[in-house]
Amino acid sequence: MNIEILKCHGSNNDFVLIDEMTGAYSFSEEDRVTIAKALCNREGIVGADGILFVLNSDVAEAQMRMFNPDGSEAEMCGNGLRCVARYVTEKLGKDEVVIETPEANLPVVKREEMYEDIPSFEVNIEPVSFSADSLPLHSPHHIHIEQPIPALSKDLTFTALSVPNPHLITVVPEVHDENLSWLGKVANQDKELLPNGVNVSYVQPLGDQKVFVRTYERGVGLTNACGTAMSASALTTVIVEMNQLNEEIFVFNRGGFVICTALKDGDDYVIKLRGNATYVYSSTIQLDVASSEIKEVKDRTLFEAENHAYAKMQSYAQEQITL
Ligand SMILES: N[C@@H](CCC[C@H](N)C(=O)O)C(=O)O
Repeated sequence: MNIEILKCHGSNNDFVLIDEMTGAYSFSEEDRVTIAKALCNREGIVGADGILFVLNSDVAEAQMRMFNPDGSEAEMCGNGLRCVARYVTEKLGKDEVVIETPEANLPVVKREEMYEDIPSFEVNIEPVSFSADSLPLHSPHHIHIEQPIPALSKDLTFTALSVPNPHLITVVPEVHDENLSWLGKVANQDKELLPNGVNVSYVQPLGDQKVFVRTYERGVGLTNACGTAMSASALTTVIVEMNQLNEEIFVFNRGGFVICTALKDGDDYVIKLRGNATYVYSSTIQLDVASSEIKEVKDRTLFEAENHAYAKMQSYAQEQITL
């Protein structure tokens, strides 16, 4: 089958966006899994951290379904939602819309550029729950904040929350990739502890409402950035490091930076996640679903100017981390 794709990213967490609203596709659930595995494969022609299927919705302007490279579907994807926000707002000629996701209908809005020539969007990350059952995490604590998990580490403490995909957050003085990668693998293998798997993040406070976040993503591995993890990390620092609610937290990552603001609405937390939504290229691919082989890539159109603008923003972000 021929599929039109849009390669895009948020903080260099990269996705293949497929528009099922206008494309005359009739994907089965199996097809979506096959497409995710084939197109995300880094050794293949495309390669990505996930697939964003954009569909019609009965309750919102559009629906987003996000699949990981291993074919699993996630409850939410923060960096991906900003890309979908840009795609749908531009398509409908609006500045704000609501996107249906598996667990919530989320408002998304176009914002002032966060850096020169960077299309920027803000999305709501919710519902948020600190109940261990919401991940689920098998823990002696109903609310698992800054508590050890002996099966994962002798020294570290973890905060568990769902936003609504599952996260374990650990505040550390320094981020060590190898150690995080090991932890992420072990946490995702232990189905008694975490039956649905988990995204695991290290958060390094940088002072002045700034943090650096590195994430081992469920269904992927280490990525440049994970939007829901950065949101969950920002909220965790509000609780653990005594950062302020309602104040912007600058979250730096390997692919750039985002701005998160944790709010409280009654008893519920909501996180506002603001960041880039960058188009890399559009193209048409021919996928043989039976063999999962990508046969052809044609009509590749590069979004050169915005990729150039993003490279500048990324250099700025890397300087901030090393200062
Ligand atoms: N990269 C995403 C999250 C994608 C889903 C995640 N791997 C999961 O399985 O929960 C983001 O930006 O939030």
